[in-house]
Amino acid sequence: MAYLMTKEDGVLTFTINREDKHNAINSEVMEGFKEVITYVKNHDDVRFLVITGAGEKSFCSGGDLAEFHSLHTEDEAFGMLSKMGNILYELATLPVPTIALINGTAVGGGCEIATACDFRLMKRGKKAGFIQGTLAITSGWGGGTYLFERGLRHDRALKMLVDAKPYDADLLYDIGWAMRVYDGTNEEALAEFIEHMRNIHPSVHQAYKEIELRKWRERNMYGRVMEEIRLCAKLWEHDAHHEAVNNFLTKKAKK
Ligand SMILES: CC[C@H](C(=O)O)C(=O)SCCNC(=O)CCNC(=O)[C@H](O)C(C)(C)COP(=O)(O)OP(=O)(O)OC[C@H]1O[C@@H](n2cnc3c(N)ncnc32)[C@H](O)[C@@H]1OP(=O)(O)O
Repeated sequence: MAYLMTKEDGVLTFTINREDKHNAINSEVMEGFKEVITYVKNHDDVRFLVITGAGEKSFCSGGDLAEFHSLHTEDEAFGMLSKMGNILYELATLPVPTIALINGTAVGGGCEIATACDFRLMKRGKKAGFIQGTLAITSGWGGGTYLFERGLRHDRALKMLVDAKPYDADLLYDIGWAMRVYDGTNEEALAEFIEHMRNIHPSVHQAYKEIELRKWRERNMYGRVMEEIRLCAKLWEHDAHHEAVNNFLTKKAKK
């Protein structure tokens, strides 16, 4: 399976399970995200939703370049991008706390998924970055819009996007993107992080989160996410993007 779902003591964990492809997101994983989001909406006993990656190398390397390389036109790209954009909007607006447990490299759409979560816990020594710019596109799943909403100083958020390179965990903590940098196991870091929140009734979490979600609705957050996705789809169609992806895929083929 390209994804795993496990639940223990109120914590639902969704693991992107494509370690050989650095946990790249393909259509099957997208369906898995839909499944886990639907599960949270239909089960009151889910206190926390955790997103993580299989293995120790990668959290998620973004969209599957091999699968999505066949998309050429703006409209073809918008079809895929908006599918994952809708999934991330549903993730970002869930009433339960969402935690990105960043076990490894989070690049491209992987960084967008982490940014769509409420909290980001990151293993020391790992990196994350919006590397879409190296492919001559912008974030295409809404991650740029969420980043500007996460309270980072504007200059730090914009630099993270336009640098288009992975930042180390300690720098991401310093600029306010990562909330914790941990040394022990993923499980230990998660347990420590939710220890006290567990004692608070879930209705309190939901009420506080609603304060933010109400603001997003009033400010047409969904419309802004779709505009971001349209911008990416327009760039997707350009030769510069297709050449960059081709270079990545042919370079791997020559390995
Ligand atoms: C779709 C749009 C979306 C958006 O934001 O809207 C995006 O996510 S755009 C960005 C897409 N992602 C990337 O450009 C990242 C590509 N991957 C890498 O930069 C590297 O693989 C990295 C840094 C994750 C790991 O580098 P490392 O040298 O350690 O490993 P390899 O590059 O040799 O990769 C091993 C193996 O995994 C395959 N792989 C890695 N990432 C992807 C991916 N995103 N899609 C498909 N396949 C991926 C790579 O091809 C190698 O496969 P192999 O069969 O072993 O040659």
